[in-house]
Amino acid sequence: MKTKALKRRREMKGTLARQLQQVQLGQASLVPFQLHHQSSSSASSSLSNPSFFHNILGQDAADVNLPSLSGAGANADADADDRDFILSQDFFCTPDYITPDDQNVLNVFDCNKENVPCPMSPDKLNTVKSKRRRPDCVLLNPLSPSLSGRQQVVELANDTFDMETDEVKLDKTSVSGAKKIHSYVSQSAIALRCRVMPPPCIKNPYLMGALEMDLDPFGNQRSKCAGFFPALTGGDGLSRYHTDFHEIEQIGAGNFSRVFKVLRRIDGCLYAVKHSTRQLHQDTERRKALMEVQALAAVGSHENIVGYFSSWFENEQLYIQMELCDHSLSMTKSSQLLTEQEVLLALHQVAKALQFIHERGIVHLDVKPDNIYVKNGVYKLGDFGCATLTDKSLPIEEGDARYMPQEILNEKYDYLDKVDIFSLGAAIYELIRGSPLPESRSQFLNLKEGKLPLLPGHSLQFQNLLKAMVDPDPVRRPSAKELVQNTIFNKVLRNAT
Ligand SMILES: Nc1ncnc2c1ncn2[C@@H]1O[C@H](COP(=O)(O)OP(=O)(O)OP(=O)(O)O)[C@@H](O)[C@H]1O
Ligand SMILES: [Mg+2]
Repeated sequence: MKTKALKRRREMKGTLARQLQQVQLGQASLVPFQLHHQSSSSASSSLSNPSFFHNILGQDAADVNLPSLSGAGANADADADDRDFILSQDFFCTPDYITPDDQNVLNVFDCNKENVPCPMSPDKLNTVKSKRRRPDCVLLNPLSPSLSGRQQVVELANDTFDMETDEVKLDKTSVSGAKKIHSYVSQSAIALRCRVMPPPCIKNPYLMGALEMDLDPFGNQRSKCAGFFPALTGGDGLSRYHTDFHEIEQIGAGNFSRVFKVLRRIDGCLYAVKHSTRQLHQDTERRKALMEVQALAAVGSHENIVGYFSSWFENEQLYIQMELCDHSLSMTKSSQLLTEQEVLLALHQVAKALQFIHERGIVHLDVKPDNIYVKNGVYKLGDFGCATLTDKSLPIEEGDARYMPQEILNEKYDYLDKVDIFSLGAAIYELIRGSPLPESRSQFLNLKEGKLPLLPGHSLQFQNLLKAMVDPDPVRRPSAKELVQNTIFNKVLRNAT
């Protein structure tokens, strides 16, 4: 009798361990359902007992981060099913986001399909779909430097996972009170998300003095569910943006996007989050928008390039979480004139950023003061929305025409890296003048022809360098590497150290 019980206990322990392993590998949380399916009274009573996992695993619940159930003990019978489900989600910490973290290998378009309402089917009313990543159509990052030769978007077809077969059928009783399920993000999952509180909004104590604002650490929990924003998400009510971030203020706006200063709840650090203003309904629009994050991710980390953290689709808008900078150079333009030394520092640092990306076969194609940010006196190149590959294997869409050389406007794409040099020259010329580039057509054309009016009070060496950068012949323009090595920066670099 004793041996039998021991054997049974070992079997259950083994089963659970396997199930735990599966779930941790990213599969759906089946544990409570499957356990529940063992309709024996012993199983269900075990489930309502907090020591069940403890016993079966033969280790302390705390060791595996089991959430405490002590508070739930009082009405254990009443909501045992519900709580068991929540237990599994809490336990495995599986946030019900629409977009997973690994942006490089997962097809974000298909992930978005999880938002698509499910056709109603009478025999599915009592089912809960387990959410799994759908690795059909894996999109390789075409801008990744690790891809050699002609870069291509490779789509790996096709379905190794079938959402339909992923269903876990539940007894009617186990979903008592549950509403009809209309989407892949089940109602119970939303309810669950509401119960699993977002992390508090706290200051990061390791960032001394970095965050001056006053925060009410639990302010966002008053709503009981900071991530539940039906009006904002328009779909299932799950907002990764609002769950993970506390929006502080808008800090910028471009032609297609708005940028916000945000506090990430979990780490208490400030970031910039940029999101498209329009909903991207078409697959082609989304692919195009994705180029920006793919470029940022492929470029990697560099002191003079705005840091990239993560990105996701939400409500058919692309969100990009970036390093927060103080401001862009366009904002300082009207307020204060930059000195030649400051402009040279900016030129040197952006040239270093360009050297870095050009060496990786990537070109920016939208270098201008608006897209050069400053953080603690360090200049950083941002807005990779037009970035493409030097080898012309990706679509080419140039940025702001005012900063573009004539050859790209004539669709000559042989020296794309030199387009960035021209744009940087034009941007620096604008900064040193302290006023926007000439709007009139003749002056506009003068710049494209490399004719720069004299800049009184500035060194000849500096003016010659600018002239070379905006040379109408791309071959005669210096490369980013040559720029970086120019002796003109010696003095400014000495002063900087
Ligand atoms: N990481 C950041 N930190 C601080 N400010 C930022 C950041 N990213 C963007 N901004 C601000 O937001 C503005 C718009 O951002 P961005 O240029 O990326 O948007 P866009 O829609 O691509 O613009 P564009 O009109 O150039 O196409 C920037 O000019 C800058 O002022
Ligand atoms: Mg921009």
